[in-house]
Amino acid sequence: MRWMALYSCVPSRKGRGERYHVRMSNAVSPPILKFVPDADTPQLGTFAGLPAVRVHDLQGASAVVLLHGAHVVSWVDATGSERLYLSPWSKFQAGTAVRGGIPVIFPQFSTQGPLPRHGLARTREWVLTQCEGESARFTFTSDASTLGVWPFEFACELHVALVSDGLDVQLTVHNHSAQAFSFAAALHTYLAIPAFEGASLEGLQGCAFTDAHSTQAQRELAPLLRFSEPLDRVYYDLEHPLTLRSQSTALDVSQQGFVDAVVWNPGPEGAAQTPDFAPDAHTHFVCVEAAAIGHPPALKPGGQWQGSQRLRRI
Ligand SMILES: O=P(O)(O)OC[C@H]1O[C@H](O)[C@H](O)[C@@H](O)[C@@H]1O
Repeated sequence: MRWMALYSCVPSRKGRGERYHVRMSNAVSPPILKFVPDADTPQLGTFAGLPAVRVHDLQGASAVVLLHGAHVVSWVDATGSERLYLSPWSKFQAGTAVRGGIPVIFPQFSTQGPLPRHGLARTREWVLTQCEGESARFTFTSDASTLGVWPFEFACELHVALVSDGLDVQLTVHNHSAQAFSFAAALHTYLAIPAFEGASLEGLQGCAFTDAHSTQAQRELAPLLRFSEPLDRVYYDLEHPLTLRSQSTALDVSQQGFVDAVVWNPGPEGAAQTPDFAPDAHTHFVCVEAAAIGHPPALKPGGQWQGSQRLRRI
């Protein structure tokens, strides 16, 4: 199909997103990021100048996914509320990670290996392979540029689907190599919160965790995690779904295949030091990431692995 070929192209660096690349200190309000549909195929279009797909359902929910990174940049629930945080100061350009939404992390988490931070998937162009009303599917396949830095042939698929009161995102990894490989992966979801004060995450009590600010393995004792200070933790072997609450909103965050979860908030200093965040960005989101880090999945030749995260409004 014409548009599938079209959207597998590397987008131009001269997209409209260029104007978001620097913080405009005199800006009265942040730039508005929205999906601009194509005239002839309204499910397809652009977002911040990059090729994008919009899925929607009969209840009024919608999601927008860039082909760049198969990056979900928006999920509006059936009440019309945006549930993902996307930084208005994010860059939207080839080879660069988008700040916010749902970055796909593969095959390396953070700096835990020789690859670029958080691996290869979030900065590459994916191909749209299916787009039907409430869901869309994307693939990212090894090529000369990935083989140059990670010597395995693979295919990743991302399936993004609106479901009753929620959003499902499923990552599938196929090993197309003649050798086995293992990898780390995560759906690095930035969940929007109406208020930082009083926000809480429930469901981690009893889990072992490591904290980026400490070398000791620890165990979570608190029934509710609060966000009064910077937080950067990997929780291992989750046993329960999580619930994020802020003011009158609540979201169930559940996962399958992914057994770990990363919880991250950069705090005021972290936000101020990160050029693609507004200085108060840390008050607008909490990252709750479905992750496979502690026991990196190992795939034999021909093998496949699946992990998913479901966000459900409650
Ligand atoms: O700035 P990025 O590469 O997008 O990473 C953002 C964050 O991702 C994860 O949550 C890591 O645990 C953090 O240490 C990291 O700061």
